[in-house]
Amino acid sequence: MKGTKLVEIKNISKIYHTLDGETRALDNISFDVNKGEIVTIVGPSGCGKSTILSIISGLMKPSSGEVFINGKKIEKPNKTIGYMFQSDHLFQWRTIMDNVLIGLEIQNKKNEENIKRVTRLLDTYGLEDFKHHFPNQLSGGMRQRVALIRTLAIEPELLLLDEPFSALDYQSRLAVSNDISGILKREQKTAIMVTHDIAEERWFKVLLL
Ligand SMILES: Nc1ncnc2c1ncn2[C@@H]1O[C@H](COP(=O)(O)OP(=O)(O)OP(=O)(O)O)[C@@H](O)[C@H]1O
Repeated sequence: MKGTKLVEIKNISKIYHTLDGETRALDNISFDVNKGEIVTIVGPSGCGKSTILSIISGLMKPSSGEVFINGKKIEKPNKTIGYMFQSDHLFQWRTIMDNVLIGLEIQNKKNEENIKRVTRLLDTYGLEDFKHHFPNQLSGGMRQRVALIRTLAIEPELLLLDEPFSALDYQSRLAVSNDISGILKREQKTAIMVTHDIAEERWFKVLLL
């Protein structure tokens, strides 16, 4: 339900220790994300955007602070979180349909009902004629849409998007960012997206690090 808190980021700090010394990547960051909200984290290169996503996803531990999703503390990767990266990471030897089904296959949930749901997503978002094509037969923007549908296929409660448009040229980036925000809103998904491109920010609530 909209207005209900889904994610709570509480006083997160992260210090990386290397042979050259230490880097304070995040310093006491706190924010909440409500269900159905799409939040963008905007900031220059090196300000800690990827670090905060890795911590929210449970892939990395913070030096201090806590992340809660639905009131539950996140300490390791979790099936309720879907991750979409800069590059689409589609498997070139699998068709579009087989690519979007991969998460369900891994989770042993490739059943008739889920296949129907994924087919509906492909049909609704302009990929109905491309289900049996291979990724290299699609444009960069279409491939990003496929990558998003593959992430949605596992029905995550929260989507984390790490600069999902950065591999695209400027024109496609505007079109695809419009596209993706439309899909997320229509499917009533909650998402946190990081970007260094201020142009993408017009679609989302912005949080500057
Ligand atoms: N594994 C690591 N070991 C040491 N320092 C790191 C490590 N990962 C990131 N850092 C440092 O932490 C800071 C934040 O990095 P991070 O990748 O989170 O930033 P970012 O905002 O995502 O950058 P970009 O937009 O360039 O991807 C940077 O100064 C970076 O050099």
